[in-house]
Amino acid sequence: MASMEVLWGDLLRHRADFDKFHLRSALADDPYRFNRYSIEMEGDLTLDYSRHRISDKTLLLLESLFEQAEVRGRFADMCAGKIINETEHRAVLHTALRGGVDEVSVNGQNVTKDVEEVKQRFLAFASGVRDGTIRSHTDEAFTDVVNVGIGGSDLGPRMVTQALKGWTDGPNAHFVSNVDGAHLGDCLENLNPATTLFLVASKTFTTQETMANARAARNWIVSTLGEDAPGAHFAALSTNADAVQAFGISTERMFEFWDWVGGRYSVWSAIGLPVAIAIGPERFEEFLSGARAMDEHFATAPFRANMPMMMAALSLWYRNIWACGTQAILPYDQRLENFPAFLQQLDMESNGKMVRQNGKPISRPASPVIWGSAGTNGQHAFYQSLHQGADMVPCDFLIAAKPTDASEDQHEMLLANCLAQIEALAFGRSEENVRAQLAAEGMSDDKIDRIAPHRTFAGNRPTSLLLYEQLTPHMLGRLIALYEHKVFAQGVIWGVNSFDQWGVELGKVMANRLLGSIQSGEKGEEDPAVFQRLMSYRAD
Ligand SMILES: O=P(O)(O)OC[C@H]1O[C@](O)(CO)[C@@H](O)[C@@H]1O
Repeated sequence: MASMEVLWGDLLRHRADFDKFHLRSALADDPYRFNRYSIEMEGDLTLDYSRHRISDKTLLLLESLFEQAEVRGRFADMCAGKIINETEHRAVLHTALRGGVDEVSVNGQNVTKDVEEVKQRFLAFASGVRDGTIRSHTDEAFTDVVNVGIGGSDLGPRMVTQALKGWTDGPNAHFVSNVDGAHLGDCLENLNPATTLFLVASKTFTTQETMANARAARNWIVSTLGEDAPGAHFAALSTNADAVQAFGISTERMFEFWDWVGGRYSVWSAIGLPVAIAIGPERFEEFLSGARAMDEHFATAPFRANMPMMMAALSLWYRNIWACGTQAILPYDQRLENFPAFLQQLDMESNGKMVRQNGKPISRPASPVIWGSAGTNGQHAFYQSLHQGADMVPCDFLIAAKPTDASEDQHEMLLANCLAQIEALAFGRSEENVRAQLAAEGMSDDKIDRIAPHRTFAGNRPTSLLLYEQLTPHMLGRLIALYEHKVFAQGVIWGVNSFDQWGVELGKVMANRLLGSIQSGEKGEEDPAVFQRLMSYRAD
């Protein structure tokens, strides 16, 4: 088989085959394009990738790339607990958290058994909070649960809790992440300390933002309910038992996870406790089972029927062959409004790297910038640029056929807008068509000459559509795991370690040094020139 570099060369040359390609004719000329370029899973989830600048040859070349990089074998290594996170010398086993897998051990630790034990503990805790048997210091049922965490200890549970609002019947869930004290302050403004439970979520239990917010939350409880109260009002989700105890949370109130769970892959672990409290243990199990179904699909489906592989392949095609620097995530679902932010961390913290696992530079750029927002809001903000801007931005549209509990007629409008956008992006509007319409409206030739270029849409802009029946816990589990595996497959092709994040360390170290300077008011040698100006503003 051809080497990776030869395949990349073939793909680059193949791009010239699209010099005269337009999605308008590709879709119009081939009534079977949707059938050929779509994948269905479990009868209720479809990936429609017919609106892409691709042909069968593109897919053949991309498939060879996946085979050459041994994506499937690397995934098997990951699921078997091999040390694939080499820079941190760790296994990567978020797949084991979904349950239903063969026994896995890491360094003599029976992972499957430990996962099940902790899950039973945190689900029992979730039930107790929900049914009021776990009570506050004042012997009341909890009405509000505040998750204090950041990054993976916030984005996942926050996004999932909001996405599954239609399935929520527990206490109110709140999420505080920012070290800006306004975040916690605004959250606590309308809460009653006597009925508020805090979950301090931090893999390391040393993260500056989380620990500052956790201390402030404890002070709030102590100042209103007394020194003895925090024990009943706090629980911890962490890998660091010593730090949890030092903070004053007992081990019975600590739900552990392990170093082989990356922060951005941790919503399936005890980090999912706020989700389990919101939707209940049974639905949480359905959420896990969705992810497990996607794991099996990724491991077994052939390339052309494999959703994560196809999404990864398309993303590589645009990033590396068409030099698209960004990709947009556009869920037509208000409750998925935090999905783009969640995927930003998943993709950019995993693959936003320029060095391969072996320490050598990557020969082509890896993770694009991931961005987006919920439709239809985005239509009235940045879609102008998606349609007529200079840059081509491949987009993922997501939509449910049936709403969870929104009104049916408004959901029909949502569906119509979503389908209209993918059609408009693909087809565009030719100058000829614009001129004909303006002439029919009675516009003078002079004016048509001036106006027509502005009203012409080039089209030929690529989109994927993820169409699903309804956003159930099982469906959301599948969607998240779909993107996890997409990111994994891309990381394998680029040869990066998708599971470390050294790039965030330097800023943390510098912030700690600067905190000392800001507190003392004395500029250190390495502090920025603007420091004195900052201090003068603070003095006024
Ligand atoms: O859960 P922790 O240890 O508080 O870390 C929070 C986040 O910080 C990071 O390490 C990056 O700053 C993320 O990877 C992680 O999800």
